[in-house]
Amino acid sequence: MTDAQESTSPAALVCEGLRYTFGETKAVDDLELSVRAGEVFGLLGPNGAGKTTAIRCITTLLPVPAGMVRVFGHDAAKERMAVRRLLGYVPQQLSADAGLTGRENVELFARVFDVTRRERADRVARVLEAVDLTSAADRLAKTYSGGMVRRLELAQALVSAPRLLMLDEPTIGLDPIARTSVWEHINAVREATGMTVLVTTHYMDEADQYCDRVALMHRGRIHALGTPGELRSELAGRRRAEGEADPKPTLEDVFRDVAGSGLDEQGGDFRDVRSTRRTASRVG
Ligand SMILES: Nc1ncnc2c1ncn2[C@@H]1O[C@H](COP(=O)(O)OP(=O)(O)OP(=O)(O)O)[C@@H](O)[C@H]1O
Repeated sequence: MTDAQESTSPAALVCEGLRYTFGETKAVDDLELSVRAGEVFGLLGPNGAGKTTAIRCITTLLPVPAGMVRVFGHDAAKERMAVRRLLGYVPQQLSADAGLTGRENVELFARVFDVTRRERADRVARVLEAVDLTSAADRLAKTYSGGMVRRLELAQALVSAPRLLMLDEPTIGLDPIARTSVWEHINAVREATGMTVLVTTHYMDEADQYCDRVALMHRGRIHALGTPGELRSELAGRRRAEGEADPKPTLEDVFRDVAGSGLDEQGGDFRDVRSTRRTASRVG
């Protein structure tokens, strides 16, 4: 995308001063975020950073009590249906029904999202193909591996042809091969459709490899934002200025640097991934 196009096309998502509290807990605290149309944007942070709460406000599942959220120019507080029509959402919780086949699961989403009867079978077949589930489409979802379930959930979210796809920890609990496969499918669909992707993850290595830009979130706020390369170079520059000979910081080092000791106090760590949330076991 050229600079001129970027300045004229509306942002896919803008959050200004977004706040959400649960009692005394400021889950989202003055969140400022702008996601460009067509990019893969990573919202990164440890457990409890506020990522899921922010996503729920953006998807209109939670209200926007303070601040503003716009999706392709539509206000999430005032134009909820318009925003929902633009979004695909894969939540952390299981969204596939174990007792239905892959195809039936995707058909269900197609009906919920008003894909016309005439278009439905074709659209369902195309998204199943896009996530490589054609040959398994008529098997019950409870026979799928964890990676296949995640790809099925991706197909469910894609069947309404969203312009903004929101993925809440799409690869949590998957083995490295399944994680790579999920990302390859996300990228292939993104390239084919030009859709925007907002993804949350604890996995810094994935964010570094697959996201165009990332925001590092901690305690409800964004602490750093940029391309993974920019964020790493900026920290390397500072470490060099402090006398380190050949600093090669990772994205996780960047996060530790911006979040400071608060990360350990909170008990959150990027490696502290809850293995109990294994996708495969959620289906059985
Ligand atoms: N339904 C709820 N009731 C009370 N507090 C909540 C609720 N949901 C989230 N919180 C609190 O809000 C804060 C942000 O939680 P949130 O789930 O948004 O973080 P997260 O970054 O998505 O974490 P994770 O990576 O663990 O999913 C946390 O302190 C959490 O305990």
